[in-house]
Amino acid sequence: MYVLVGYATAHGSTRGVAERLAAGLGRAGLQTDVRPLDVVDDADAYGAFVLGSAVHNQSWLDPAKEFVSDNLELLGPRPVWLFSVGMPGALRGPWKRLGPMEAPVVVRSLPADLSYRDHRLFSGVIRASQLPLGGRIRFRLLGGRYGDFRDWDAIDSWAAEIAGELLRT
Ligand SMILES: Cc1cc2nc3c(=O)[nH]c(=O)nc-3n(C[C@H](O)[C@H](O)[C@H](O)COP(=O)(O)O)c2cc1C
Repeated sequence: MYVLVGYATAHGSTRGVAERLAAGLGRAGLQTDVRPLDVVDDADAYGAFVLGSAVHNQSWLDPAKEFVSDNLELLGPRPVWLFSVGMPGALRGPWKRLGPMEAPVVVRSLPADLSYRDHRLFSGVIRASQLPLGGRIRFRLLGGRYGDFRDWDAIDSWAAEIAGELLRT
């Protein structure tokens, strides 16, 4: 079965997460393609989907939202996993607990009738140069730190879970 690991990124860190997930699925014996979602026009070729996006303003980027909306019918009967790449790992102190609260908010920005097996919110990379001035001020007020917060162990173990489910079916 071919698995599409599809992503939307603004600054590249989500592509890194997608490539790592695909590598994990590949190690388990699955065939994968890693592709940006705005170039996928042959979704029918895939038997399973791991779809993700960078999070901006608590929502997926447009190319990822459009892919899901345009392919809802096709995705329906096929196994789908969702991942979001945001900045929960960048928060500190009392703001840290806001991180996990974001995951359900992000999913609510997707079509309500999208069925999926699991959704994970991973931490990505956050740099001052990526944020407008207002965003940098808000980020500092939330006790944010800049850096690369990708948790490769968590990403690898989720890939192994997905592979386990797909290989059982
Ligand atoms: C304009 C902007 C808005 C963002 N808004 C959010 C947000 O609402 N929630 C969040 O968790 N992360 C937010 N982030 C952080 C990004 O999701 C994070 O840096 C992620 O790693 C970006 O992925 P990318 O490198 O693939 O673009 C924002 C980043 C930018 C640049």
